[in-house]
Amino acid sequence: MASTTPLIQVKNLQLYFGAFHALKNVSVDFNAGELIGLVGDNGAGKTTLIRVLCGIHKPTSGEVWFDGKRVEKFHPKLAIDQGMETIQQSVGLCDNLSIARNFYLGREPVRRIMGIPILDFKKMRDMSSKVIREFGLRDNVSADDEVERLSGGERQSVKIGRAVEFKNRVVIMDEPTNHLSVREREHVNELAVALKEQGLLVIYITHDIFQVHKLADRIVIMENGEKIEDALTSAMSADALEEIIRQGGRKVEKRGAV
Ligand SMILES: Nc1ncnc2c1ncn2[C@@H]1O[C@H](COP(=O)(O)OP(=O)(O)OP(=O)(O)O)[C@@H](O)[C@H]1O
Repeated sequence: MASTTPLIQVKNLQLYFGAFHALKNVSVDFNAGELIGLVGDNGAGKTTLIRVLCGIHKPTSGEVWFDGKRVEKFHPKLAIDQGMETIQQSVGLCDNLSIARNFYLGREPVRRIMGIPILDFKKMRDMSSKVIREFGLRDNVSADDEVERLSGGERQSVKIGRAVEFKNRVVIMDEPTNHLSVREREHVNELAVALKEQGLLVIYITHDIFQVHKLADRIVIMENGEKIEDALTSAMSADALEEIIRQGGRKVEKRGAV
């Protein structure tokens, strides 16, 4: 169930890349415990909006509020510290490191022997073994295996498990099921729903309006740098939403509940 104060509030966001107007007065609320489908055609501005939230781009004007506080500085490290994790198909894991090392990438636990700090491999292995089982990795995969040998769906599971274990509050899934088999896609989508049920905000970027309509509580459509629709999935069919994207926000008559 979504809480009343939005976890993230975006207010009148404008972003220019030089003379190019990439985000045009975008305002949108994102609530904890909600799964939001962020959709729109190629170049609509979805990734740019997310990059502002992740501290990669500083907006030209407008405001972002996180958990009731205005974000003053845009920096990826600050966004990560606030509990923001981005899950993309192709990035986020180092192929030549073990699952355990990937799990703790940048947050490696340290223990001291005679005052000398050393990486706590046992802790990394034990914790990541537990999590990868919970997140459905095959029994013959061990936390010591290199990520290279994992399937696309298993890689996504490691990233999602990491987000949960480190108590992330926001998980941004950017085309998380691209190139996955039907089964793996279902598994990743089930995990996305499980994350929102645990109270996380899940922002799910995709081109597959029909897939995300089944999962999401709300769909936000972007077009040419603008937000052109923000609708509860219970209030609008996937067909109607697809029509809005097809027509680029021009008035669509074919609305209605699913
Ligand atoms: N760093 C940048 N410099 C200049 N233009 C950029 C930059 N990043 C994005 N753009 C432009 O901003 C527009 C929006 O791009 P964005 O990546 O946000 O679209 P998108 O909705 O995520 O598209 P896709 O679904 O294809 O990934 C595009 O026209 C893109 O070329």
